Amino acid sequence: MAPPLAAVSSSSPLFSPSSSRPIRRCHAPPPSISFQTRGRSPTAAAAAESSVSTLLEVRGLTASVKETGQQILAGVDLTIREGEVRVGSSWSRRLQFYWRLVIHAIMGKNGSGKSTLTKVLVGHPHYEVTGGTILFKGEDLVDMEPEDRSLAGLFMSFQAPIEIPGVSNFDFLLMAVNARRERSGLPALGPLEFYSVVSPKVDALKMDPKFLDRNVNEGFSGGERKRNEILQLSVIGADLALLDEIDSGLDVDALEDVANAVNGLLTPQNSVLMITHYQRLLDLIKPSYVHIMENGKIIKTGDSSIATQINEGGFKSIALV
Ligand SMILES: Nc1ncnc2c1ncn2[C@@H]1O[C@H](COP(=O)(O)OP(=O)(O)OP(=O)(O)O)[C@@H](O)[C@H]1O
Repeated sequence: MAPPLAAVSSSSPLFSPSSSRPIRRCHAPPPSISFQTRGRSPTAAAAAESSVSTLLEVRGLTASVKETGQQILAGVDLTIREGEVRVGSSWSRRLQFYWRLVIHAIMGKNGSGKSTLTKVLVGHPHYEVTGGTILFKGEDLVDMEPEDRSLAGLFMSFQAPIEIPGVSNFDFLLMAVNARRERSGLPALGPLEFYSVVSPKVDALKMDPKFLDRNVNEGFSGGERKRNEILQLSVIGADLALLDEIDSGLDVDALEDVANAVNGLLTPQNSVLMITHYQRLLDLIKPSYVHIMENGKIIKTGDSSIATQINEGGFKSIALV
């Protein structure tokens, strides 16, 4: 069986699930970005900032429904970078580098193309890319198989997670983790070893461990499915997680548990793109950028104040339900 649309990140989570966003914390620079603080001017620091890797670069993306040829995406442009370096100075006037974790949100009215965009990014077979480019960590995604996109570090949580009869959650997660380890040249984890990995994640999401023995999503309630999606993300990891309406079907407590888990997974090297209609999720997972989608295009990008304007009815053309 192909691994799920997810992949293990090489970087381990730096934050506890209880951390809040947005956040400016001082981190050691990741190994991919090396620069010295001593004797460097803010200009040099700015140059270092520009070397921060781009995770996803989408340019002029058009896509249609394969079966009918109906165009859904009409020229999407979107850039998602890793955590951004910010420079400040301490009381001792030493330069300090801060990492701002980066979270993107897409909002827009029903049918504007938000879910289709995420499905096209992970290579859903119902859609055909008819133009434009998608680069993920510099690699062209368009001709890549869905499982290779997953192994490259892309994860998608579905709006309506599917059941996999006959496959237990535990086996599914173990298989996905080992697929990634194999790709990285690491030995496969055995069930006992893996249990010690998965168990704290189940606890953090306040899930009953019995869910590990149940078949993937079979008989799960809507909210349990959503929690299970985030369990997959937290066990398998991702460089970029695409979260499609993870808030739908969740009660207030579940939403908080899920948001804490997502916040706890963020590092300076990864990012989240979440689709939502609701302010309550944005209050818990605070986006650095909000993109407004309309008629298959991103028509506006700004900070989280855009979301507030939408929710207060500031954008007449966006009619959120
Ligand atoms: N496989 C498909 N076959 C036919 N039409 C499709 C298909 N996939 C998407 N569409 C249409 O494309 C448009 C965009 O759908 P999409 O699910 O991306 O919207 P959305 O912005 O995520 O909406 P919502 O907020 O309601 O979830 C809709 O009109 C939808 O009916």
